[in-house]
Amino acid sequence: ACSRKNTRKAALHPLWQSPLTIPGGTRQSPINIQWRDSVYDPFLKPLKISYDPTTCLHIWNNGYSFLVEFDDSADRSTIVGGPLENKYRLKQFHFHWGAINDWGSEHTVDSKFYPAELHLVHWNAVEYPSFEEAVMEGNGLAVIGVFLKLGARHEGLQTLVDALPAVRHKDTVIEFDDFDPSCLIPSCPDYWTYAGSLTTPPLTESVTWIIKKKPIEVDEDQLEAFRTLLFTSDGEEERRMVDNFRPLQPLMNRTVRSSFR
Ligand SMILES: NS(=O)(=O)c1c(F)c(F)c(-n2cc(CC3CCCCC3)nn2)c(F)c1F
Ligand SMILES: [Zn+2]
Repeated sequence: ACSRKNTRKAALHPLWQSPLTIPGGTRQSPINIQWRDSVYDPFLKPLKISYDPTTCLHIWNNGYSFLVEFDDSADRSTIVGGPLENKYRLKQFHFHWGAINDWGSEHTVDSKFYPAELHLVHWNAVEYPSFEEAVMEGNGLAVIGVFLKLGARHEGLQTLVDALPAVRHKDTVIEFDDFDPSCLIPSCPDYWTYAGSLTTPPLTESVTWIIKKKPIEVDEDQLEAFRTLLFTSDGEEERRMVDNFRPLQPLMNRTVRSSFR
């Protein structure tokens, strides 16, 4: 066997032009969730989700994904319970998806990719004064992950899809109001939870992940609509916004807990 020098260098990911691995990272995301290795925790509470649709502000293309941002100046759209010790405020939600339906999600279940994944990002406003500070703390963020699978058209998602042509280019934004993102969360209460990180820069290890076991169904046209977005600004050579998911990260010394048997 050839003896290759151990030239471990942080690979640069084309999407982020920053180190793909965090030096000394012990709780990076995303991960593969091996269903049979997850541990049922009877002390996990049901997750309580209370969103106020009037806190919805705008949709913008930030060059990584499209984000729907919320007014987080008060406890109006919050989650509490589940694995969380505090109440967390909704800041934004966004998606990750692939160029084709065979991949696109960030997390996998038993090494299976879904065509897309929704992330609802919340921050611990009980213990920290702002989102930016919470991003730097071990218990600062809570992200609900929901898998998208190919199936029936999702009426709630369609209002979002109809707005996408207006944010086709990076750094475009449109007003978007009266949207309740709980319509994108499956009613089945089952979830996995583990300690992880942001999957985009600054990749800080500040996220309590809550991954719903049940996916939502969306149809082909809705997934194709995501793929019409661009990473690039108006006037630049067009690059389609696809495959905006981070590679799987090592589980290291972590256990994934399940809220269900
Ligand atoms: N995939 S993920 O892990 O759910 C995920 C997240 F959890 C995030 F918080 C962000 N995030 C990044 C910033 C910039 C801030 C700019 C100021 C300093 C803090 C970061 N805003 N939100 C994000 F982009 C993302 F993809
Ligand atoms: Zn995300």
